[in-house]
Amino acid sequence: MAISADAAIRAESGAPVEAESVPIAEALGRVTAAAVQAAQDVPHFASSAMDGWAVAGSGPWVVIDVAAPSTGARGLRPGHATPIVTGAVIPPGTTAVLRSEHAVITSASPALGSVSVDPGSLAAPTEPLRPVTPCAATPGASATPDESCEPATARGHLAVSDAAKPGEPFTGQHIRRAGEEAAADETVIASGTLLNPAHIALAALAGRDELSVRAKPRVRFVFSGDEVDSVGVPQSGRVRDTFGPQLPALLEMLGARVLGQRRVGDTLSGTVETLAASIRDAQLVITTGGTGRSSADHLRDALNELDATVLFDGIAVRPGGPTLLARAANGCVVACLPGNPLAAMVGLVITVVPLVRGLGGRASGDLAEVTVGADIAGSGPSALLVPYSLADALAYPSAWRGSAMMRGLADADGLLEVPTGGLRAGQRAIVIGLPWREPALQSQTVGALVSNHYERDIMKISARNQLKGTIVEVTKGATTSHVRIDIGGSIVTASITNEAVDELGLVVGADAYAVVKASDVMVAVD
Ligand SMILES: Nc1nc2c(c(=O)[nH]1)N[C@H]1C(S)=C(S)[C@@H](COP(=O)(O)OP(=O)(O)OC[C@H]3O[C@@H](n4cnc5c(N)ncnc54)[C@H](O)[C@@H]3O)O[C@H]1N2
Ligand code: MOO
Repeated sequence: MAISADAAIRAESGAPVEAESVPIAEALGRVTAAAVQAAQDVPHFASSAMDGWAVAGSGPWVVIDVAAPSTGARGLRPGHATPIVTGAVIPPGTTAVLRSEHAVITSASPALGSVSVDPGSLAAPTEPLRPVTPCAATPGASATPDESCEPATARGHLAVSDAAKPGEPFTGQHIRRAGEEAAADETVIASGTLLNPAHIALAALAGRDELSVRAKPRVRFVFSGDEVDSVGVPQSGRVRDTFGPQLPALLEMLGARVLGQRRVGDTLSGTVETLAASIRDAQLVITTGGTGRSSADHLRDALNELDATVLFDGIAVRPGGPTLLARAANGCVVACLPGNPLAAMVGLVITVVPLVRGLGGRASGDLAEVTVGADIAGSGPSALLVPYSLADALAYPSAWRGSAMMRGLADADGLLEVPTGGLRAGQRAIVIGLPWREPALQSQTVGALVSNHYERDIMKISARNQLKGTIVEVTKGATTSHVRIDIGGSIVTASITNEAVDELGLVVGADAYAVVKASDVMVAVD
């Protein structure tokens, strides 16, 4: 019983998963064959999220050096603080981290220098530094800061500066808790995940060196045709091979492992022999040419001799109609593409691409809709799949759409489905994505986003080249406004967009900065 091409592709994609273990550095783009668990808590120790001070309880604090073994301190007691850097282990007893910008050292012993202190916290004390006076009593006897004397381990006094927000440092502030991202043995990457760079980083965070991934589908090629030349400029009657130089690389790009390619002349015995040798160790054999029924085409007879089961023989689409799918007796799938270059590529996009993606555990591909920019005639009993390009968000068919042509596909955004009745301009139509084509360009590039948004924010806070003044005139044009700013009696005029004027709320009388950006400054003399 005949089954649909879709059902056949789905069924053959569902072959049992073969898995292999690969180092994480080689796992990008692979699909996990098993869930990935954290080897231990992530993060596995509590650490500081800021450079500053680990503190216990509320301030002011006595600064001690928990890192120095001579102090005998194993951690912080209430009222103690110790310097800490981003990522360092939180000492026992710590209740919060006070970031260096929000701290001030109010007194210091000469030994404070042996403690690694952010110079920023010494820069703006609220009062002059007082020297620390060690107590004569047992070191560490006093748990709370004392106005008159300190434990011998004391290095100084620390307080919250005026820069801090009310309530700082609150309990747990700037502490990355152990296990806050994942507990030991928790699944962090699901089975069947297409691994992106962030997944690889996550696997490293989770303490993994190797990952179990789906084995790449093993693919071989059989290119047919007596008339095909591999190199050079062909004579009349001969053609230059368009498949050998790109199909293996394309299949690798799709996540397959290409075992090799063979060429075969137009004989039955040669076709049987070459196919038999190819299906032996491959999961998928892709053939080109010989799908016709002329005396030079031996594909069907060869498949028959090899006891292969034909799953579908032809698709009601042009070009690519003669595409055929079979399963050899050993389970190897044989995808037969027509010899015409564009026909083969269309057949590949609609059958081999979903098949290989399925075998590799990936989603089958992109189908979308576009609006057509021109009338397109249909053709007979088959739908057409035509290379198209987008212009002003409308799809236009390529002029080079003949079965043997490549110019259309080379620059195409995808394949446009033209139903048998054709399409009218303005109608919606289905399009198929090309596996080598990036998704259609967004209306604004990432670079433009950075320039429009983030760069302006940085300029707002930059102290350089900013001249403060008062707006004396705003003249709006069709698209651009002229904003005149009085800077100490001199007028500076800026041309900016009307949108920017509205967004910044620029009105006469308001304060504004003229931000000058110039790469060249010329010098002149009278
Ligand atoms: N009487 C009919 N003739 C044809 C029909 C039909 O229905 N009835 N279908 C046409 C369609 S549609 C296609 S597509 C082709 C399919 O042909 P084959 O798969 O048998 O391929 P070949 O005959 O071997 O070659 C066709 C064409 O492609 C050129 N070719 C082959 N290999 C390569 C290569 N590696 N690089 C570049 N070009 C290649 C070959 O020279 C031929 O020109 O049949 C139609 N005929
Ligand atoms: O597959 Mo054929 O044109 O339809 O070249």
